[in-house]
Amino acid sequence: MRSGEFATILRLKERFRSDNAAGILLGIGDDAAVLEHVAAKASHKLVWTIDEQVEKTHFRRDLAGWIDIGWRSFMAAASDLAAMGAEPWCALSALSLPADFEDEDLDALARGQQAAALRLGTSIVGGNLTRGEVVTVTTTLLGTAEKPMLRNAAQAGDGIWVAGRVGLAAAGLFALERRLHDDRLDGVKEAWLRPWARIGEGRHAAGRAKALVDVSDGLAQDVGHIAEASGVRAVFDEGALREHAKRTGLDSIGELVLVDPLELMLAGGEDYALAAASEVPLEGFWRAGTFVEGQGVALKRTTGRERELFELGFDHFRSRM
Ligand SMILES: Nc1ncnc2c1ncn2[C@@H]1O[C@H](COP(=O)(O)OP(=O)(O)OP(=O)(O)O)[C@@H](O)[C@H]1O
Ligand SMILES: Cc1ncc(C[n+]2csc(CCOP(=O)(O)O)c2C)c(N)n1
Ligand SMILES: [Mg+2]
Repeated sequence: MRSGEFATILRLKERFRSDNAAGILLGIGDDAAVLEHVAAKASHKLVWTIDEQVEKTHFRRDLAGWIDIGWRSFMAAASDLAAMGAEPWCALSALSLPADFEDEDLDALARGQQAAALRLGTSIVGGNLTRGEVVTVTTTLLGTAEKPMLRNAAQAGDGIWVAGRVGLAAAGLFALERRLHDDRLDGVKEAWLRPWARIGEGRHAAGRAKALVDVSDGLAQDVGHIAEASGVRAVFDEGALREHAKRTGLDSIGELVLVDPLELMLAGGEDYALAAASEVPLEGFWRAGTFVEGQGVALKRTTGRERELFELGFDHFRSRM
């Protein structure tokens, strides 16, 4: 069954209760949401992001449930706030839905979004609905940060520090796409279906680290953004990456899916880990390499040789991973 537009908005209003975030004067139901500007402390800056997830580009309905799709689209958007060292305040959600999209599917999608919002202590205070050929989920998030973390202040000698696991989500997507059924792959499927935005680690890095990004497109590409913006070279340490693969079980998963764990970590996206440039160790982060003088991104092999990493990772307008 498919309700009309206004009945659908009422369903969403029920679902997205906006009593979770402070300073929301008006949530869903009017032409726009109204926020109390003093809810952001005077010492804090506002940080604002938008992220769109498109069916067949970011998800397929035969690979993920609508709850998963709602969850991961919200977490992907929130991860950009984490990457700024910001804390989410409130969100807007715009959906494009095909005419045959069922009410129960919309309920599941909204449940996933709402669960993610709740877990991050934020609320969806409005949005938009339109009919479209495919499902798209667009999420804007407004957040606050005392000291927003940019990409451009890494220096030679800083470590590359990572919060969270990398390479697992790409292995999970690989396993889902190839319909690999093996209990040992449940963890990596979950990593792709239910990522977490690392808000806490981002806030910890803010003020301690020099630069921060989130890893949506693979370690090489996203740490490359810091290198490029800061005018330094990023050198990953093969030993550190292999150690991480061992710790997370990615090394044995790599054998199961016949993909080199190093490739999964450097080129596989959507884990939404954070990567920082920092002179000092950061709590909850592991060291993946070093920024040095120069440019580009490289992998230092255990033999000591450096391999340049060109054009690795996801790019919407190039080929896939
Ligand atoms: N259509 C657009 N109009 C204006 N600015 C844009 C547009 N698309 C991207 N940007 C800006 O370009 C910068 C990089 O955007 P991008 O989407 O690549 O972010 P990212 O964090 O690197 O990737 P991800 O989407 O995986 O989070 C951001 O500052 C973003 O606001
Ligand atoms: C069906 C399907 N095929 C491929 C992928 C892989 N993928 C899509 S977008 C992206 C980078 C992050 O997106 P963005 O850069 O827009 O934030 C990656 C790794 C997927 N998730 N689903
Ligand atoms: Mg980002």
